[in-house]
Amino acid sequence: MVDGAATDGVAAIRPYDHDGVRRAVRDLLTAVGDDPDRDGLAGTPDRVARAYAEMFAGLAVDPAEELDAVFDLGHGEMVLVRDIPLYSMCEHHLLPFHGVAHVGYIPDGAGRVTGLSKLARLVEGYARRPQVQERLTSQVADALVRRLQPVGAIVVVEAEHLCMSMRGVHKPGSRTITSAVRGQMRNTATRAEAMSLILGHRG
Ligand SMILES: Nc1nc2c(ncn2[C@@H]2O[C@H](COP(=O)(O)OP(=O)(O)OP(=O)(O)O)[C@@H](O)[C@H]2O)c(=O)[nH]1
Ligand SMILES: [Zn+2]
Repeated sequence: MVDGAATDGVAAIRPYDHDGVRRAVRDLLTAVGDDPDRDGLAGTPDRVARAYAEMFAGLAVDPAEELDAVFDLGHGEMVLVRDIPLYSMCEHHLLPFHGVAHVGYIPDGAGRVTGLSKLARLVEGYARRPQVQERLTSQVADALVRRLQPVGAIVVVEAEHLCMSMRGVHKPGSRTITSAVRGQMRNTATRAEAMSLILGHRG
């Protein structure tokens, strides 16, 4: 199977198991050498299980369904939402990566657009899974293409990976930038316009 089976639709292969996560966290605390029964850790397994339910909620949904809210505005020009805050979990270390996503598209010939908030919900849905940044970026772009059949789409993600900051290579502040560009957004002038909108606010 190709790496990243969680490409389309619902990615979970079984329902979220709160008790299973709780037990695993208790075992983890024991394995790292702490005492899961000491006062400070007594509620931790349950707390982490609740936190993970939220952080991995994107496994149980098809994020692309967010785009079903479509309006016939007859708007054939670029729509771009910039600086969508993003929190995800690197699937290699189960540590967060966080930053912003910029999502833009040029509607189809009929000018059908989706709700602006749905672009942010789309990012959130794919972010709430064990992820790598490249897959997250292309999943958002491909969902736009599948659901809206836009003339073009662009997704740019900028993120800091805590696995590169707090451990390992120890490079806090380094940011990884990934892009996925589809359809006519690949045209030099159109892509340049999108990038200037994305970068334009920076001094
Ligand atoms: N391409 C890509 N790599 C990632 C992402 N998140 C983490 N990584 C990288 O995944 C790699 C895993 O490398 P390994 O050598 O298997 O693991 P490691 O020994 O913990 O690597 P170091 O982080 O270099 O200490 C590291 O280079 C990480 O920087 C991501 O979203 N995309
Ligand atoms: Zn990592």
